[in-house]
Amino acid sequence: MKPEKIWIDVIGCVLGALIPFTAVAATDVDSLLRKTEAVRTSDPHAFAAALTQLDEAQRSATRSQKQKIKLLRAYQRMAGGKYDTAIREALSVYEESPETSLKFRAALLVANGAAITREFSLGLRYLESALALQDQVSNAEERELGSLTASILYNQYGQFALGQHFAERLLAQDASPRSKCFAQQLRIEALFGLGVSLDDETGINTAISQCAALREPIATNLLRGYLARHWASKGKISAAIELLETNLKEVEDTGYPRLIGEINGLLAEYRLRNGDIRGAEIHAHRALKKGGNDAYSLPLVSAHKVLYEAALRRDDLKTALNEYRQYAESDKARLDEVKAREFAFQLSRHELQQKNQSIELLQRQNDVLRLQQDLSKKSAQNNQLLVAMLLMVLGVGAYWAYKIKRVQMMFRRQAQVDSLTGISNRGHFREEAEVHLARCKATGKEAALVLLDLDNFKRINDRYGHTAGDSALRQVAAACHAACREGDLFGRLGGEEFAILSCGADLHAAERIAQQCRERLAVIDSAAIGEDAPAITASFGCATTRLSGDSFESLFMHADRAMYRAKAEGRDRVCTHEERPVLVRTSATA
Ligand SMILES: Nc1nc2c(ncn2[C@@H]2O[C@H](COP(=O)(O)OP(=O)(O)OP(=O)(O)O)[C@@H](O)[C@H]2O)c(=O)[nH]1
Repeated sequence: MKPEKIWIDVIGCVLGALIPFTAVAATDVDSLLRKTEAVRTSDPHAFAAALTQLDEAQRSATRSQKQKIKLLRAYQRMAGGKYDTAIREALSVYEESPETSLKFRAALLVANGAAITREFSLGLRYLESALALQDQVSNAEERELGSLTASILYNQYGQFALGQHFAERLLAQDASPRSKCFAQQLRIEALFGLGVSLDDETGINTAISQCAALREPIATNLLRGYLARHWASKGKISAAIELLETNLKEVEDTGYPRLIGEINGLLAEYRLRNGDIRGAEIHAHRALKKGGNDAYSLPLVSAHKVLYEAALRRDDLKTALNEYRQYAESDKARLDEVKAREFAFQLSRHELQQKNQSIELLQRQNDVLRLQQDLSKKSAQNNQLLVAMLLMVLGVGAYWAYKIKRVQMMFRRQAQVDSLTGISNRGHFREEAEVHLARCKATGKEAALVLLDLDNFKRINDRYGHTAGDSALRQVAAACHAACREGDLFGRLGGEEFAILSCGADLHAAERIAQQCRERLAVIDSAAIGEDAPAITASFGCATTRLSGDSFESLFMHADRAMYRAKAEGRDRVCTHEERPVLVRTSATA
């Protein structure tokens, strides 16, 4: 049996008792899985029988359960020495299973199997794959298994610093006593590998006691071997021999070749140093016979060395030469293996470094992509902001343009309208009148201008005040506006003087408009102005383009003259621009 395989069984013992498979839907298959797992390391026959039962139940198994069965089958193949098949099946579970726990165990199995088949690079790669999953594994015992396996394999690969690290990591945790016992042994092994001498024996003695109490003879006696080495290094050869001899039966009973080889190898070496050539040869032969057939192992190499030196001391040169040849061959083979393991380790480190660099590169690329995304998001936001700002500026601009227009219109209206009466003022009336006259001329229509001036308005102001005068002016404007025809222009020329321009009106029509105004003024309630206020009257003057021509000036001049004539003739009457004055009824005659 290969030494590494024994360690797989040791780990299996720890794990087998501790890790039931997680229960899932198909209860029968689950209970069978648990049963199989429970006997996996303790009872190979029961394990094989349970696996056969599981094979029959495969049809009703879920995908996850099938993967678990496959992993158990891989364990069986590994225990049966079919390492290549076991590795293949464990690899397929690792690749296919989505469950972290299963992947983790499968990777550890590959790492163990590959160490046995001396596929060191493969072993280290899957050990590192398993360790990468370790923190995600929820089951504490499974995580312990990861640290134990890492410590065992790194020690085997000659990477004692890593072996020590994983052993101490497990010791620092709240691990099971059995795991701690193995971890103690692995830590001491790593320290010896690193050439660290034990200053204090308390630690190793405690570890021996703890492992012995747990009935773990392999770990206990491996530790005793290191204690013996320590004593021997201090010159206490006899004590070392006594320690090893006392427990030799227990060592032999384990049947574990590595342990038997190591302890007998040490006894052979120490007995030779004590001059017991016969005893040294017995233990050296025992180491070679029972220490396994692994030509690369150190105990076997040192056994050949002891036999060579013993033969030399006995002057048996023939045997010495033969033993020396075997010693040299096995030592070379061991050194080649040490180099191969070191090379595999360096290779796996290199691969890991490359993998990490690729991951880092990918992360950087992701960071760059994320930054680019952020940037384009920000630039989109900026664009939106810009559009919003532009819209706002346009909105504000439009608002201000509207406001300015409104103000302009207000000013324009204020410039055109008489503020007291709300009708056109003199300037605007004049402008509009020009336009109307041009239009009338263009269409061949006659136009008439009616001027009216309130009579004795000064008296109203003087007697009833300016406010009463204003009110009277507003009433006059409203009354005359009502007398206008549609399309007529009406304006206040200033003071108490008003004008109406009517397109399409001849002199008779103008007179009618004036009369209409006069009648409307007559019905204004003068009592509202003040007590005993006189009726409001006005004097009217009319002129038309037929007699006065198309210019506003001549039309105005003639209407004004007619209006003054009305004043002169007694007021409250209408006069036209013709020699014939129009007689109307005055308020006096009414
Ligand atoms: N309340 C008020 N009075 C005004 C306004 N504009 C002019 N007046 C007054 O109108 C009066 C015009 O008087 P006059 O020009 O002497 O004419 P009159 O008194 O109407 O006499 P005749 O035109 O000859 O009939 C003055 O007293 C002015 O102060 C105004 O906007 N409001």
